[in-house]
Amino acid sequence: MSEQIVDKAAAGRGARQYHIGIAPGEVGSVALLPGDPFRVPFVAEFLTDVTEVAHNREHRTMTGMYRGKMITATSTGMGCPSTAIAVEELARVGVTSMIRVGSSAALQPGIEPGDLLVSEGSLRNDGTTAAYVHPGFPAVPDIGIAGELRRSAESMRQQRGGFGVYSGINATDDAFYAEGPEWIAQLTAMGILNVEMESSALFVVAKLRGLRAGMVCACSSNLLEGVSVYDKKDSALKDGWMRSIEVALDTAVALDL
Ligand SMILES: O=P(O)(O)O[C@H]1O[C@H](CO)[C@@H](O)[C@H]1O
Ligand SMILES: O=c1cc[nH]c(=O)[nH]1
Repeated sequence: MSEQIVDKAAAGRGARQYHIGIAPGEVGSVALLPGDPFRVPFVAEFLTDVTEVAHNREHRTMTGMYRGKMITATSTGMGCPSTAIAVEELARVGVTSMIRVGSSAALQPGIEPGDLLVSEGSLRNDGTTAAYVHPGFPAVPDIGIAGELRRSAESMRQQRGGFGVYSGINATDDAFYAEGPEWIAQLTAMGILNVEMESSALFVVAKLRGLRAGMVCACSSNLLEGVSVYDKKDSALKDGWMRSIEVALDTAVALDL
């Protein structure tokens, strides 16, 4: 093979990363990953000593302290391609655990906007992970993180009430507007709990790189019951985002990630 072909696994190591704009040492060992850069400051609301480290393309990063632990928040953007890039580059600058705090549509009855959804694994309906692994390779979270996210969410529900907590297998889709009624019905019949667009890349790349990963989402809508909350002023979704962030932060502290 020509020696001029770039080896991307080796390129850029130890340097400021091309997409996320972060250099080694500028972040902590655990990162929360919302999709939307405008939700990174929501994580910062829980932190002290907040610094904005970088904002390049869809990847905005802030750090701060939560109960004695340094926490990083980096947005992935929408979909698996930019998520895989964020996970690869965050790993290169020293992050070893990542928790996605997203929004996701419910696919089973009774789940309402603002409820919390903890992932036990993702159905890989995306192209990015197909470029990394065999079609049968599972996209699964770290079992310890998934269990602690569930425990922490349940404890919050018991203390505060007003929202539900669910865990199960979610789908990860590439194409938001290709989620037609037939596909939604198929996913529901398979027992899939919810659908979003990033976790399969997070879980697969994390597994390949020796990282720990998990996901807790706020329900944004119920595709089975015609319930939709896409107006960001709606407080149910915002409340769900804030709960998911707090649950992820408590998990990071409990497991000393
Ligand atoms: O709110 P975030 O975390 O971006 O998550 C969901 O919202 C976007 C689609 O509206 C996709 O990124 C999907 O996964
Ligand atoms: O993939 C997704 C994510 C959120 N909401 C949806 O309707 N679909």
